[in-house]
Amino acid sequence: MLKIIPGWQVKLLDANHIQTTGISSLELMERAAKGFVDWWNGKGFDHSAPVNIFCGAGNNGGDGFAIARLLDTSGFKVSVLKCFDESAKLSSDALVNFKLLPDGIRVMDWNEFDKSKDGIVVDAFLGVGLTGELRSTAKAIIQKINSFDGKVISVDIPSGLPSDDLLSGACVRADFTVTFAFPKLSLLFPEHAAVTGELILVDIGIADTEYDLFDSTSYYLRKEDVPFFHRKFHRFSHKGDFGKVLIVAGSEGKMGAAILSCKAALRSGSGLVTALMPKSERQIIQIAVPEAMCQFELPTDLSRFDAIGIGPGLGVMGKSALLESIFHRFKNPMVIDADALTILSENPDLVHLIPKGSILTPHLKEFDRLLGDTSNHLARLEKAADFCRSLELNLLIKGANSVICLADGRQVFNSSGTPYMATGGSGDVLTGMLTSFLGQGYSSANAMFCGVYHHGLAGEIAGEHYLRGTIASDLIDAIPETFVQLGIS
Ligand SMILES: NC(=O)C1=CN([C@@H]2O[C@H](COP(=O)(O)OP(=O)(O)OC[C@H]3O[C@@H](n4cnc5c(N)ncnc54)[C@H](O)[C@@H]3O)[C@@H](O)[C@H]2O)[C@@H](O)CC1
Ligand SMILES: [K+]
Repeated sequence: MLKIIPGWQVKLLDANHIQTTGISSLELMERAAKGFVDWWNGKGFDHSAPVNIFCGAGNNGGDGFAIARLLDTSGFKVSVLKCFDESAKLSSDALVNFKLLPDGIRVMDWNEFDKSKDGIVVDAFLGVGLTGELRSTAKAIIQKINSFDGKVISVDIPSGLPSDDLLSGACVRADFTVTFAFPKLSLLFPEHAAVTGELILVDIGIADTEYDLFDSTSYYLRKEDVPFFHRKFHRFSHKGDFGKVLIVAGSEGKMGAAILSCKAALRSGSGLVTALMPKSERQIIQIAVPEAMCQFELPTDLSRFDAIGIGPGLGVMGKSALLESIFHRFKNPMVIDADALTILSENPDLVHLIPKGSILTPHLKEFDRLLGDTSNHLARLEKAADFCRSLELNLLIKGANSVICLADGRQVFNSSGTPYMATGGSGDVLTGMLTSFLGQGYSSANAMFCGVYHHGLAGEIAGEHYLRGTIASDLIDAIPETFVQLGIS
């Protein structure tokens, strides 16, 4: 996993990399620019569209000059818009790249930008070096960029956005943000989604181990990290090794949730899935998921199950006693979602009975109901950290870039997923997947890394086919393909 460090420490990260590898800071800037242009070329932008690059006087602007040169070489019609006056002192690497601009590139003042013309704007005005309140000219430049109707692509971070804090002033509204080395924390906050747009991470050759020098509890979970967290099974493995799980879900009119959880658990590799559900609804699940067994009363001995997932479609009325009995009878980590979370928020004493190491999966509203109202993501992350540490529980804050908050204090932001997953039943699928991995003997942390990443990837695969027509069942159908893509047998 990639550590997320504060923006002000980027200079230290770079300095250390330069010292240990012997490369120059200019080469690092060139790698950033190359990485940006590689992504750009992959997008297949129209070559006839003029590219207007707003460049500041710092290294963010330096990236912009280097990008301008590389895009010019690729055959794009590039203009550079200087966001500094004649008296400004450019950073040394920015100055080198400014001087390297080919003759064919038109260099203008930012206020000469004609927003009515077509094209693409690249925002290389301010990066992680932003400090304090925006100066008035900076606000005017940001306004100018935002007055443009076409595509805006921010380099490293949308100009004006503080790297680790909440946005309080003006900021470029980007369609894409191409960030370097690691995602800056603020790019992962839901309240900044409208300014960040789609987030792309470009590797500039800094090894994960180079982050060991920095203290941080925030991490980013990438595709390449996930195989490491999976258990390996061998040819003598039998269905018992793949776990026996109990899914406590469904009620009259809400059996779909139970079906989705059970199917997702099976598709994620569970050996045996039992559904605890009302007897009156048994035909629905037995027809929809013939592989699942049914149970209509809570068994006295729950120790025969390796993991339990509870909540989807369960209903709330009169169910707190059931939850309490399960907490008393089962001592291993379980997955707690949906209606079970609502029951907990209405019966806060029950929270202390939850088996240690369990996984709670609230979306933002459920989070607020359970832990109290939070006004922003930063406050939410802090609250979640306290909750997890003090109760020895794990919590997933669901949303874009869902955050895996672990009892050991780490907070891991997921990178997979798509807005097409915002559809009824998507959470029920996740509950089944997480329960499945727990049942297969994964630690709670590893079950979360794998479950959350595969769930997001399943959404991406399904979303590619069905776009906004994606439904939760499509995610289940895509689970096997997630294993293929990650090389997990
Ligand atoms: N390891 C990495 O992540 C790398 C980062 N690079 C780039 O370097 C950037 C950081 O460069 P710098 O540290 O030079 O900083 P920036 O270029 O982000 O910002 C410095 C500039 O912002 C202006 N500024 C600061 N606060 C302001 C305010 N409140 N109002 C108006 N103007 C303000 C300063 O006068 C200066 O011109 C990154 O964002 C990234 O784009 C790359 O060049 C290479 C590697
Ligand atoms: K920028």
